[in-house]
Amino acid sequence: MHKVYITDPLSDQGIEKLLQADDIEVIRRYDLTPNQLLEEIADADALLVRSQTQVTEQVIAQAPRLKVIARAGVGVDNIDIPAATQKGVIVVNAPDGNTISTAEHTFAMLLSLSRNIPQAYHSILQGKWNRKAFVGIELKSKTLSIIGLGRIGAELAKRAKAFRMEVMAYDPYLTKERAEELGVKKASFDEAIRYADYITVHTPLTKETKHFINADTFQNMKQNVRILNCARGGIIDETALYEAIKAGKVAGAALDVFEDEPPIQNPLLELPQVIATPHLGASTIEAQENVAIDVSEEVIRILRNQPFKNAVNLPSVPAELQQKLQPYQELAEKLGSFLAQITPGAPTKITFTYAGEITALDIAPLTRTILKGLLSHSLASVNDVNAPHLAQQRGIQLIEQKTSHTHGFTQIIHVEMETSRGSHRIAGTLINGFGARITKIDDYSVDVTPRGNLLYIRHQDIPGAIGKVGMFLGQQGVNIATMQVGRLTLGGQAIMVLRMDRPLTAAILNEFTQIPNFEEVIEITL
Ligand SMILES: NC(=O)c1ccc[n+]([C@@H]2O[C@H](COP(=O)([O-])OP(=O)(O)OC[C@H]3O[C@@H](n4cnc5c(N)ncnc54)[C@H](O)[C@@H]3O)[C@@H](O)[C@H]2O)c1
Ligand SMILES: O=C(O)[C@H](O)COP(=O)(O)O
Repeated sequence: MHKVYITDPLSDQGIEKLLQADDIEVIRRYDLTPNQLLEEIADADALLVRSQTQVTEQVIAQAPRLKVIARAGVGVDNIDIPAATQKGVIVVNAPDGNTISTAEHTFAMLLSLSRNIPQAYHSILQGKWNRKAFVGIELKSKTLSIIGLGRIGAELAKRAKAFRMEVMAYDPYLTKERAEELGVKKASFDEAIRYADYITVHTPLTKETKHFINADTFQNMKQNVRILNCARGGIIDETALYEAIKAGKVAGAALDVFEDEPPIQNPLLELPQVIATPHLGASTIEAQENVAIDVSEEVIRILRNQPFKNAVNLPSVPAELQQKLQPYQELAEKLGSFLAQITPGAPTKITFTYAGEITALDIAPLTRTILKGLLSHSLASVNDVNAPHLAQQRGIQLIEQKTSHTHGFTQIIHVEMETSRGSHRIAGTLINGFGARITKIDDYSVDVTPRGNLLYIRHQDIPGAIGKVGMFLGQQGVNIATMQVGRLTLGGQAIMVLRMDRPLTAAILNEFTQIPNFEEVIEITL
C-alpha cells in the first residue's frame, strides 16, 4: 500500500482518484510545524503540497521511501529540487490548471488598483462618502508592460487587449511570431520599464529574477507608474518599492505575493497606495480542482511505475517518443548493469554510442536508463532522475554519440566504460520477434539474452575448457540453459557466457575461480 501525504489543503473533488485507488492510502495533515512535518512523513511514498509546505532537504532526507513530491500548482520554489534530484525523488507540478484563475486575479487587481476599489470599500464601511478621494484612471490607451509572457502573462495580455490597453512584453524566450499572435509589442527590459503606465511581473522566482525590479529599475520608470506582483514575492524588491511609493514615483501597487508569507509587520501594507491579497491567484474552485486532478493522476502513475508528464527535475519525454523508446528501455538498463558487473574500479568516463534506426530518436532518455543500470551496482537508490546528477557529482565524464556503423544490425547500442582499473565495452540490439540481445562484449561477438543468472568466464582457448565448466556445474547440480563462446584467435583469449537455471552460492563460485585457466569468473544477475 502506497502512503500519500497531503500537507496543504487540496480540493476534495480533485483528489477523488487518489481516494478511490485500492493501492493508495491518503493521509491528510494540514498546518504542521516544520518539526511535526519531519515526524509525520517518515513512511511517505508521495507528498502532495501547495505553496505553504516547505519541502526542505531535511524533509526529503527524513522520508526514505519518498518517490514523488507533487506540487498542486506552478511554483516549486518551496521545494528543494536539487536535494530531491540527488535522492532520486521525482518532483512534478501542475503547470496549466491555475493559469486562467491567476490571470483573472491579476486583472481584478489591475482594475482595483486603477479605481481604488479596496480603499473606497474600506472608507464606505467607516460611514464615509468621500467621492473625491478615490478618483481613478482608465485602462484604455494605457501601456501595460508584462515581464514574463508565459502562460499567465499571455492570458493577461489577451484580457488587457480587450480593455484596449497597449501591451508590451519583455521575455527573453518570446519570439516575434508569438508577440504578433498575441498583439503585444516585444520589448527590451529597459523599454518595458521605461514606457509603462503599469508593470506586472509573471516570471518564476529565480536567481536571475530575484529583485528584478529594484531601486535602479524604479528610477527608470514613468512618474505615477503602477506595479503589480501576482507571481512571486522577491521578484520586486519590497524595500525599493516602499521607497518609490513614499517618494511619489509609484502611484500604487497591487500585491498578491510577498517575500515573507504571511507578511508580518510589512511596511508596504501600511501604505494607502498598496492593495493586497493573501496569495489568492490560484484560489478558485476551478483552479484548485484542476491542479489537484493533475497531480493526483501524476502521483498514481508514478507510484504504479507508469509514464508521467510534468516532472520538474527530469526532461519531459513526449508520449510518442516514450512509446518508441519503450522497447529499448530493458535492453538499455541490462547493458548498463552487465557492463558494471564485469568492470571493476571507479568509473571515470562512459561513452554511449547509438547506431541505426534508433538515431532518428532523441536518445537522451535511454542514456539515463543505461547510466541507471551502470550506477545501481555501486550506489544506492539510483533512478532515471538522479543518475546523471550522481555521475556528475563523481566527476564521471559522459559522452553520448550517434554513428552510422550498425555492423549489420538494424540498430546497435554500444557502451564503453573506463574505470580506474581498465575498461570494458558492451553492445546490444533488439531483434524483431526475439527481443533484446547482447551482441558484443569487448571484441567478442556473442548472442546472449540479457536476463536471469549469467556466468561470465574469461579464459584461454584450450581444448576441454567448455567440458570443464559443464562438468563442474553439473557436479554442483546447476543446470546450464544456454552457453555462448566468443574468441578472437584460435588458442588465444576467449570468453564464455552461460545462462543458468539458478544462481550460484558464494562457495560454488569461489571453488569455480580456483579452476586453472579460468582467469575471471563473474556471476552476473540481470
Ligand atoms: N499568485 C499565485 O497564486 C500564482 C498562481 C500561479 C502561478 N504563480 C506564479 O506565476 C509565475 C508565472 O507562472 P506561469 O504559469 O505563467 O509560468 P510560465 O513558465 O508559463 O511563464 C513564465 C515566463 O517567464 C519567462 N521568464 C523566465 N525568466 C525570465 C526573465 N529573466 N525575464 C523575463 N521573463 C522570464 C519565461 O520565459 C516564461 O515565458 C510563476 O512565478 C508562478 O509561480 C502565482
Ligand atoms: O505557483 C502557484 O501555483 C501559485 O503560487 C499558487 O500557490 P497556492 O497553490 O499555494 O495557491
